[in-house]
Amino acid sequence: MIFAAILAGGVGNRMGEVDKPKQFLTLGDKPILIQTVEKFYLNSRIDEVIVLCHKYWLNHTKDLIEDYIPNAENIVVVEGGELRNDTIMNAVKYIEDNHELSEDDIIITHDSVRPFVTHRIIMENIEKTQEVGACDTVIPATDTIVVCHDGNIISDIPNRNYMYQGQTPQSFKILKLKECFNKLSDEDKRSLSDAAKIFVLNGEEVAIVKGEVFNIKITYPYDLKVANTIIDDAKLNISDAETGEYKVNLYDFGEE
Ligand SMILES: Nc1ccn([C@@H]2O[C@H](COP(=O)(O)OP(=O)(O)OP(=O)(O)O)[C@@H](O)[C@H]2O)c(=O)n1
Ligand SMILES: C[C@](O)(CO)[C@H](O)COP(=O)(O)O
Repeated sequence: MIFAAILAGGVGNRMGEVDKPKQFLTLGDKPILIQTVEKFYLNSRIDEVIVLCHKYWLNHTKDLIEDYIPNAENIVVVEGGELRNDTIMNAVKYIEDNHELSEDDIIITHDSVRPFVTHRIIMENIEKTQEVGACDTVIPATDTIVVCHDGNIISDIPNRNYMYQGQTPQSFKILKLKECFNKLSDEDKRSLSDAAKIFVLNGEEVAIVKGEVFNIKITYPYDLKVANTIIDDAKLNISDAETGEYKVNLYDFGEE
C-alpha cells in the first residue's frame, strides 16, 4: 500500500504574529493545507492520506477537510508529535495500528506548507522508493554553500556541483523507516531537520528525485507573498488539481 503523510503538526513560529498556524492560512481560494492535501487525495496511486496536526487543531483540521473535500473516505486526521520526525512516526504508528504492513509498503511524507508539489514529483517518489527503498526530492543549489561551525570563521566551501537543496516529499519503505529511526540516539533524533537523514545516519541508500524551484516551503511571511504570486501568475494553470501540473513552467531549472 502507499500512504501519504501530510505533516501539519507545527505551529509556525517563524511566520510571526498570525492567528493560526501557517498551514491554515488562505492561499488563493482555500487554506494552504487543503491545497496540499488535494495533490495527494487526487492521486489514484495513493491508498490513504494521513493528515497530522497539533492536538489543539484536530477539530479545525477535520472541519476544513469536511468543508473542502466532503465525504472523503481515504483521508484521516491524526495527532502529530513534538518534533517533525515524531509527527512522521505517529503516522507510522497509525498505519501499523490500522493495516497489516508488508516490506513493500511506502510512506510519502510531505510538508503541509509546500502546496506546489506536482504529480510528476509524487509519481517519481513512488517509483524511486519502490526501487531503492527511500528517496528525497531535491533541487541543485544555486548559491554557493558555506559551512561555518562557530558563526564566525568559514570551515569549508564544498564544491557546488555536489550540493542540492532538500525539499519534500521524502518517501520511504515504512518498516525500514521505523527500524532506522529506532536505532538513532535521542541526540541524533533531536538534531535532524528532515527525515531522509534517518536513513543516511544508518548507512542506508536514499535516491534523489528532481524537485522544482517553485515547490517552496512557506516558512516566513515573505514566502506567503511569493506563494500568492505563483498562484496569481496568469501563465500558470494551477486549476488542474488532478495532475497538479502547470501548463507553463516558468520556474524550471533545466532538464537533467
Ligand atoms: N512537530 C512538528 C513540526 C513541524 N511539522 C510540520 O513540518 C512542516 C515543516 O516544518 P516547518 O516549516 O518548520 O513548520 P513549523 O514547525 O510550523 O514552523 P516553525 O519552525 O517556524 O515553528 C510543516 O508543515 C509543519 O506543520 C509537523 O508536522 N510536526
Ligand atoms: C524537510 C524540509 O522541508 C526539507 O527542506 C526541511 O528540512 C524542513 O525544515 P523545517 O525547519 O522543519 O521547516
